[in-house]
Amino acid sequence: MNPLLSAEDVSVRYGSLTALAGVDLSIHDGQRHALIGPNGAGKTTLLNVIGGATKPQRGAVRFAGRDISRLGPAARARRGINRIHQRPAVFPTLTATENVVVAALPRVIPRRRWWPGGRRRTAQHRAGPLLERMGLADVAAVPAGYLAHGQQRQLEIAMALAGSPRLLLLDEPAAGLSAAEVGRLLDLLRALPRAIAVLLVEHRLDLVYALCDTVTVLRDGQTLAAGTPDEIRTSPLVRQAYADGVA
Ligand SMILES: Nc1ncnc2c1ncn2[C@@H]1O[C@H](COP(=O)(O)OP(=O)(O)OP(=O)(O)O)[C@@H](O)[C@H]1O
Repeated sequence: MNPLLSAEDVSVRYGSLTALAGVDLSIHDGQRHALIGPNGAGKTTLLNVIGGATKPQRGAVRFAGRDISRLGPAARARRGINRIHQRPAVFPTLTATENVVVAALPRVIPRRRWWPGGRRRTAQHRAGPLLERMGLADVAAVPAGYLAHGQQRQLEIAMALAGSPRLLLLDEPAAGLSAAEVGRLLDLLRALPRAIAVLLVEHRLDLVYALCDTVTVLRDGQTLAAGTPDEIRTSPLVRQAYADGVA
């Protein structure tokens, strides 16, 4: 079976620093795939390459059978790659509902057209169930800036889902969350439809092992290991990499 996404031979340099050196990564439909590794291993850089924010010096990205290497983040989002960032990127003065409506618009409006009322209503109808799914129905009318950090995370996931993703890129979603909030996040991520594949960058290995079926370990811009959570958890190579340097 062809993968939903493949990043092939990806290399990124920042001046003399090599962030990624010929990395390959494949993600299949519905897969929950984690990218872990010590600080500075290249995880966020690879997420940026897949999302279109960083152009690699070498390599290609294919998605759903097409070469998307030349597309920017917005064009990739329209094709079904949506992303949540290390810091929640919500509009603080808009309500939770309005945030989701804004996020849904690129999917319900043809490119470069003003949005007529019918399309706006379509976006609004999508917002309610998404907020409910993310446990935010009670705060739908609250400006996002007033929500707790964990709720802003949940809102950002609702916004990403509003784009009808086939692949969701999650960059350290547990960062800054309390243990109770991480538990809630895990429940919400586990309940995502199987039609959505997930690529998760995360330092919280408890979350990674509880959610993901495949784990890739990066170190110094290269793939150190890939396998099931059990294989990775017991790998001496991976233990050594973490002993050598992780947050
Ligand atoms: N825009 C940039 N300019 C210069 N160097 C960068 C840039 N972005 C990343 N780097 C460097 O590239 C390397 C890989 O960074 P990256 O953020 O991808 O690692 P990471 O595995 O996500 O780390 P962390 O777990 O700490 O977030 C690091 O040495 C980092 O300092």
